[in-house]
Amino acid sequence: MPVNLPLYPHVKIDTDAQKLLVALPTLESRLPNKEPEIHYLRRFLRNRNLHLVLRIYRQFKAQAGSRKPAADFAVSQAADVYCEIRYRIEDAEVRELLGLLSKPHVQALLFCHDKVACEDYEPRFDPVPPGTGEDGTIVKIVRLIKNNEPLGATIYLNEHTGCVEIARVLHGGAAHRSGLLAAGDEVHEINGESVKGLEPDRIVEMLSEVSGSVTLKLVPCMKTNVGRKTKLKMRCLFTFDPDTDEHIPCREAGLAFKMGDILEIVSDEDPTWWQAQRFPSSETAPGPGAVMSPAGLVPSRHYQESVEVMRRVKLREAKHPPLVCPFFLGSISPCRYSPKIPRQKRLRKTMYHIVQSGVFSEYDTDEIPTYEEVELYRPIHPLKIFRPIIFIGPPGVGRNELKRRLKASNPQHFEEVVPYTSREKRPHEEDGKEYNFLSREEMESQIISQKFVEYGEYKNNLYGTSLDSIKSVIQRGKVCLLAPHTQALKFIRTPELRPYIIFIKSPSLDRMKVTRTERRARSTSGDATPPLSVSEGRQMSFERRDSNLQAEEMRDIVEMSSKMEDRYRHLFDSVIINDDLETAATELLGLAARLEREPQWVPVGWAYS
Ligand SMILES: Nc1ncnc2c1ncn2[C@@H]1O[C@H](COP(=O)(O)OP(=O)(O)OP(=O)(O)O)[C@@H](O)[C@H]1O
Repeated sequence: MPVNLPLYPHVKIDTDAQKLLVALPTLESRLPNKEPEIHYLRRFLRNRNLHLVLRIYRQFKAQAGSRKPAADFAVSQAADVYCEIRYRIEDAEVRELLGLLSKPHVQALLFCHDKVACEDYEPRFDPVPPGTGEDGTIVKIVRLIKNNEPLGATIYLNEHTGCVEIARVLHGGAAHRSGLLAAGDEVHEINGESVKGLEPDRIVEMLSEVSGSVTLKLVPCMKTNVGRKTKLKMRCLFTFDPDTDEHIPCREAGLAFKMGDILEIVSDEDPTWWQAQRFPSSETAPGPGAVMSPAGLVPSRHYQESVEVMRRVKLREAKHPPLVCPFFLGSISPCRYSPKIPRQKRLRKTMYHIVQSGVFSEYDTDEIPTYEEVELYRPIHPLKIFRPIIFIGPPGVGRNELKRRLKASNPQHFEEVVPYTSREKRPHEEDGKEYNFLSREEMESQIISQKFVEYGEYKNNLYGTSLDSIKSVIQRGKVCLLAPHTQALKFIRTPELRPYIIFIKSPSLDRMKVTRTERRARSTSGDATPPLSVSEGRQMSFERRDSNLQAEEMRDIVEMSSKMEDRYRHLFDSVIINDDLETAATELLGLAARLEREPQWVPVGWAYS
């Protein structure tokens, strides 16, 4: 069958590559996994660079006889010259030569020159042994060059056949790049030594001991269905360290990551251990030349869920061990004992304890955070649709202070949401400015129809933030700023709003005391506390805070900050530690600016909704 090569205007098509291309269809029937392999070969043989290399090779060969190198020690000669002239720097030509000789590219060129002159070409292969086993089985002889990097494959003992097999080939590793090993291949010999009857650990040891050329005798796996390969991008919602996981099949092959890192899952064939590569930084989305980490093993979603369930069960048992009843000698289920719920030392009177009082709600308590599928979102300025910035943190940590400062940096661009209330309008107030005023009945009916992302009651009046108000700010081309209660996140963290969530974290208690005392930070508890955390700035002129933040309150803030971070960290896009106020505000302004120009990872479905 004639195969038309694509036209490369300046490259002469190599005739041998052309012949191989034409012969490809005859190979098709002999390959076990034909479609991808033929496709790969066809692309390889049509590659423009291959034709260029072959052309250079032919020209080099044709002229090799006439071009003998004058010497094969250019590197040492250059070093001698350098030492000889290095003190004569008053001469401009000498300075130029010194500059040239110290350039890494020139040194590398001289090094290559010597290698070619000495005909020192790596690797040197021994003759290839025959391609069939003693009993006539087809075997494949694979030769790889192993440097310092591991082979990039894991093995296991197939208990049915008693053979050691390749369990998985790690994406991007040496074995994968060679394209010669496949999961399911039986390993029979390593460098001519039979591995029959050896434990997998011993084989791993043998492989780690060899360096340079490694010859493997394998019985190839004939399975055509090699399983599903994926290219899913996932944000890690937990931290993983292969060194502390006792079940990982090969510790060295594990890929460590921390919460917030972005992984590309390159294979999810194995239900327990996926293969993944890590993007260089989770803060910024990858540029065109992003260098990914080599692929490694990471827990699959299912595996991680089971590990977490077990961990929680153990934790619960440690806290409330099953009681042994002396009469029945049986264990009594801990469920029958309701553990005492510790009460908060001091009841904050801020409004946003909402209906289900307490900072931690049912939200996400049953869900086990593992991975979240993400995609790249590029801000589009002509549309003037900006992601709302959401400030989460324990009351009193400084969310509103930072929000205020961000707004003040560009009041035309950033906008807060006007909250709703059922209380009477005061004479100096204007509807829609400080609050949107509604009757209690109207507000209750809107609450029932889920129009509010958060709401609460204070001194017999309802207060709330409506979803429509947030949308209206976004639609007017402004960056919406909001400091809601964590419970509101379930209504806000949607593809429609695409919020960017910043956790305002407390510094250490010592730093809290220093910074808050210095600035005479005001208390957020007490009778004079304004009812809404929303639009705090607006209320300051109408409501009064009459006491400085007390040491006990600071301790509460620090404790709550750490609990909130533990519980909700997986929902935060960024964390700002509100230690020195100026530093935290500068960090916030920088973040807000980057948000409008740099691509970001967002949950899948958000980017184009
Ligand atoms: N880094 C900081 N250093 C010193 N004082 C700060 C800092 N951040 C905030 N403050 C002060 O702490 C007090 C509480 O801050 P803020 O009102 O912003 O807290 P909040 O998290 O919004 O809590 P709430 O919703 O209860 O008002 C304010 O007086 C504020 O000026």
